[in-house]
Amino acid sequence: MKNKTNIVLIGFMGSGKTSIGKMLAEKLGKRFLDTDELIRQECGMEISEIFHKFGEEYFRNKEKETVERAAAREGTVIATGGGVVLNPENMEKLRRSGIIVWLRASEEEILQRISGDASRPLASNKSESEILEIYSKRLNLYATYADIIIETSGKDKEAIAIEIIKHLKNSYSNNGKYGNIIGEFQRVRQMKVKIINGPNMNLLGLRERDIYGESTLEEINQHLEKRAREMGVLVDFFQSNSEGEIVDEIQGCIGQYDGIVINPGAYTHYSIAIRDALEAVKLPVIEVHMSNIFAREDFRRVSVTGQKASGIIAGLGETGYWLALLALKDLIEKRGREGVNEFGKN
Ligand SMILES: Nc1ncnc2c1ncn2[C@@H]1O[C@H](COP(=O)(O)OP(=O)(O)O)[C@@H](O)[C@H]1O
Ligand SMILES: O=C(O)C1=C[C@@H](OP(=O)(O)O)[C@@H](O)[C@H](O)C1
Ligand SMILES: [Mg+2]
Repeated sequence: MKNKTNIVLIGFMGSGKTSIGKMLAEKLGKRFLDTDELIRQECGMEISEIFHKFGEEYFRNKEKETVERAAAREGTVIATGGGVVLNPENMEKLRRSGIIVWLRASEEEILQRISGDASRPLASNKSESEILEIYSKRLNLYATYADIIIETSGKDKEAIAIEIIKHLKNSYSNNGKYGNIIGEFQRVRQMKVKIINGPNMNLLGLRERDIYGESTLEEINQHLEKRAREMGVLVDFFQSNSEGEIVDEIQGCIGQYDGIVINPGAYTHYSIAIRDALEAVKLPVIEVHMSNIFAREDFRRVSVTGQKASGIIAGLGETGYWLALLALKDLIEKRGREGVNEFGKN
């Protein structure tokens, strides 16, 4: 089973999931995802409008799809909508992906924060007693699913974010009950890059050494791993001689890696399947060729895969891989700053 690396905030409307979740992610240097925000973006309308036009059931289906995608993330603070607990499937997925933190707020504070709030369709046209009735029906569910309960009443938002971090750290050092989630956060906080090598690259060091150099792929990867560590980047390696496997590997990068360095080997020149996969995942990609593909046979001058890369490095041998890593890191950081690295939005 995969380690739990997400922190999932649950609780009633107005308990602070969205606002405290953002702060928590910022303090941990982690990504933040709000399922309501994703639904809003995808539907191109406010949650209240979705309820009004299509009804609650439609919204709950959208919520279910969004939760599934959120739960596939790693190292993310996930703020849910107050009704996420109504569907056990949602909670099963979220539980597998992270620690569930219930932000508990008093009835008074909830009413104060959400009464008449037009953006919350289940609160906007309801009396205070009707809102509290929904709250009391759900309390049991929040309690059932919570790994950790954080009492928020009378505390300010920042203090609550700090308390969550302390709680998670303490529970790890005391009994390890939830695993080292903060440690996991630090780990996944690092940029993750997949290095993919295509056909015949497994023969490096043996084949055409005058063109490809003396190092084996394993040696190149070891050197690259060392460089990556110095740069604070986590790298995973993959090599295959088969087109389908490379396509699968590229697809598997969705939501798991921040970028790809690829040397597609001879597939460079004709694999539309690899080209389409690179396009589909919408991640930054640097293509590498050890030899100068423009100084060899005519058929090597075309790179169909390179058309979907952010950049191409050719002719610099092993050095090309770490130059690619440097360039990729820069690209990923820029994207992060522009806030476009949510899956589906790249
Ligand atoms: N502990 C708190 N103290 C003061 N205001 C808070 C606190 N938690 C949340 N709020 C405010 O209450 C409102 C609802 O918070 P929000 O984060 O949207 O909650 P949720 O996502 O759980 O519905 C926001 O205006 C937020 O700033
Ligand atoms: O409690 C609920 O059923 C809902 C809560 C809202 O999110 P917040 O809890 O962030 O307000 C939003 O998902 C939708 O309006 C339904
Ligand atoms: Mg919210």
